[in-house]
Amino acid sequence: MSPFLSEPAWRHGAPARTAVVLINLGTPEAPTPAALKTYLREFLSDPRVVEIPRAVWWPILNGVILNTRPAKSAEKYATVWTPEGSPLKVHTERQTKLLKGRLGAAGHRNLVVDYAMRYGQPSIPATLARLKAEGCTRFLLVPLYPQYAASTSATAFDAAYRWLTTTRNQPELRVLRSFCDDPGYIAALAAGIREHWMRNGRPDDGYRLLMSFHGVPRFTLDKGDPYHCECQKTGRLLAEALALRPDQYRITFQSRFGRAEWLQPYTAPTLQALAREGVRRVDVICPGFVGDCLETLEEIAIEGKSDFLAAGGKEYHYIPALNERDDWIAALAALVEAQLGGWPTREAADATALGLSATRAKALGATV
Ligand SMILES: C=CC1=C(C)c2cc3[nH]c(cc4nc(cc5[nH]c(cc1n2)c(C)c5CCC(=O)O)C(CCC(=O)O)=C4C)c(C)c3C=C
Ligand SMILES: [Fe+2]
Ligand SMILES: [Fe+2]
Repeated sequence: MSPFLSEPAWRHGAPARTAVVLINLGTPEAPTPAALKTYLREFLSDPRVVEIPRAVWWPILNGVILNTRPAKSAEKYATVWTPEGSPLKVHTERQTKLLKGRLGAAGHRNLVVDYAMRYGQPSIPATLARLKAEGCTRFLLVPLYPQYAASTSATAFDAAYRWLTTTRNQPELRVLRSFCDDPGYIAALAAGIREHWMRNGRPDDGYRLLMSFHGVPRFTLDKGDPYHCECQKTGRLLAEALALRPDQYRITFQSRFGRAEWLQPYTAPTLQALAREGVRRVDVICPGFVGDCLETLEEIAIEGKSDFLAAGGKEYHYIPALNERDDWIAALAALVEAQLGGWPTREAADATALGLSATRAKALGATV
């Protein structure tokens, strides 16, 4: 039996249709130990995420982690869960809708805009298969991770490439690898911080801006993963946009998992050290998360605050992620449009399929 799916021949020669697919990590279905166990099993079984030989990792994952972590993580998720569901999913859905609206208003009326999750639902293969069945022949994948890491962006691309191997009439595929230094993304982050300063006062000498990024194991940097460098680049550009002196901000890494060394300096001990050094106020922003989620709302906004205040700090602010900011959605739309460049417009594709001139096809209502 051929492993390749059979596909409707009637579609051959149909005009090209493009789908932009935002990709995020995924999140549990509910803040319960059972849902967390399902989610963590899939997530932590990914060899891109835990790079320990299977023979060593499987007994630890199945014998220890999946019997202890789900209950603890479920409690944390419960503190940030919303009536509409997990914040990560809520923001991803809203960002998708807003991006579609903005691209539509810019004239891309025939462009499909959707999202998929690397772990959980809607999965990457199921989403791509559905969009292909709906007539999409070109895919632009846009992971919602500004900084590339093998444990996030690469594993999302792997999932799409694996799905491609099952298709017979393969669609075209492009990926937005990372956007850590995109001027629109940096400007939206800087604008969010300036607005926060307008509401809460401007920095003085007893103040630090902490830019906290999700960590990864330290050995991944030694093996050539560009994640650390891309985080540093975002941090430097953001500081430049805000005209901050080097002593006014710090770049740190949060969410350490397991016993190995991760990228340093770690966020929580830095917060404690700053408080002990007499820094009165910290504002924390997490530029690596374009939407608020467990890692920002619980670990930074709740736990980080308690760490800083318990160590003697006086004032702590978490600056929200970009979420549905208009300038961020505009930046995302511009990133997408730049990637679509070079793919023939819908008019040109329609014209080829219909044997018409592009102008005539446009007159008949064909759009990108
Ligand atoms: C922003 C980029 C991220 C990188 C890089 C990343 C690496 C990474 N993460 C783990 C382990 C866990 N991460 C968890 C949650 C989580 N991680 C990211 C993003 C990155 N992870 C996000 C957006 C989230 C939040 C998801 C949500 O539902 O809101 C978790 C699950 C939560 C928990 O039990 O603590 C784990 C586990 C590793 C091992 C890793 C790199 C190797
Ligand atoms: Fe993570
Ligand atoms: Fe965490």
